[in-house]
Amino acid sequence: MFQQDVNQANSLMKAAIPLMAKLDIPPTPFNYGVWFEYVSNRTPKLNASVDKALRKFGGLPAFVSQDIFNEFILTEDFQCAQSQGPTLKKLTHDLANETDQVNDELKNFKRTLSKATKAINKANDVAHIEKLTSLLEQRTFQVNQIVEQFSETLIAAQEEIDLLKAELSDAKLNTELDQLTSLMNRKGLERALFSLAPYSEDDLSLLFVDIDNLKKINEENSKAICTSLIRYFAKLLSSHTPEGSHLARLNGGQFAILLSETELSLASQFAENLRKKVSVQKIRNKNTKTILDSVTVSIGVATLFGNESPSDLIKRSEDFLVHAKKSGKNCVVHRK
Ligand SMILES: Nc1nc2c(ncn2[C@@H]2O[C@H](COP(=O)(O)OP(=O)(O)OP(=O)(O)O)[C@@H](O)[C@H]2O)c(=O)[nH]1
Repeated sequence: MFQQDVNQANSLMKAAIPLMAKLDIPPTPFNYGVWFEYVSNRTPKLNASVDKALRKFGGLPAFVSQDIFNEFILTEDFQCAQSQGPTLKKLTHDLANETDQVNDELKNFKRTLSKATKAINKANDVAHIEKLTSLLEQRTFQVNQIVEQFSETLIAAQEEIDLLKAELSDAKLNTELDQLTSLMNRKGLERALFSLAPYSEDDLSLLFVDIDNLKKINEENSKAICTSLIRYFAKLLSSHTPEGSHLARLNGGQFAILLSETELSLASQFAENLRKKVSVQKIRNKNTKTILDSVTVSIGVATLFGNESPSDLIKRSEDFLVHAKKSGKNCVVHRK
């Protein structure tokens, strides 16, 4: 019965996880609960509430998820416990029961051991002692089997959890990759930025790097050449980006570099060096064997200061890039 519930729960979880990854739902306990229930389709009102939230917010904000969890799952779970529904709460409950049974067995065994010790002390013939020893052996064997069985259950559950975690992480990774360059995309960059921001001490810098005049390059060469150029830039920037930093392609010819432990002056210097290196590159059109007219980049640089939010940092870097474009391109801007 228990194993059957585990299997049903696992298949629901396997349906819920890719959906959560696709909709970019954070893997919080409330969200797991809500999406687990959602894919089971057994609580239409919950599904209607989730669909409504998705339409309204374009996602499932934490406070909505918690409300839905409280409203539908806690009560629903109680009903399910009465009937047939396999829910996570029930699984935890079953696992807890099995733990209690094992504990009871161990307590009984302890009592048996202490009784046997007393009996052995009082026993005055070998046959009696032999009988007690044989009984003890049998009990030890039984308890050993129970413990082994329980530990197998735990190992199986752990393996399944590891598998689900790996699936979730793969699914997340795929939604955070840029298909053209295999760099991170904007979502991946934001995740890195949001995870590093709390630890920064005015030394987390963000560069927005944009290839200049890509439209013209597209028009003067083939689209394929322009796409190759974007890929080439991904490699060029990768080779110049320090280890431990994050590089993403945001769209078209626009990239972002997130440098940790890099203060504004250092980040600006890095950006200026990068700009110079790009401007002296001789990039050849593979088809015509001609050198492309000077390919340059404009860069906006900003460093996370004080309590500034990651979103504000992105906005400042973007603004500085716009400023760099307006200032004639092929330059670095880190203040207005
Ligand atoms: N070939 C190709 N072109 C792309 C790709 N992504 C975006 N583009 C094109 O790149 C051009 C980007 O133009 P913009 O960013 O608007 O402007 P720009 O010409 O680069 O000018 P500035 O950014 O002001 O220097 C557009 O013509 C897009 O169609 C791609 O993957 N491949």
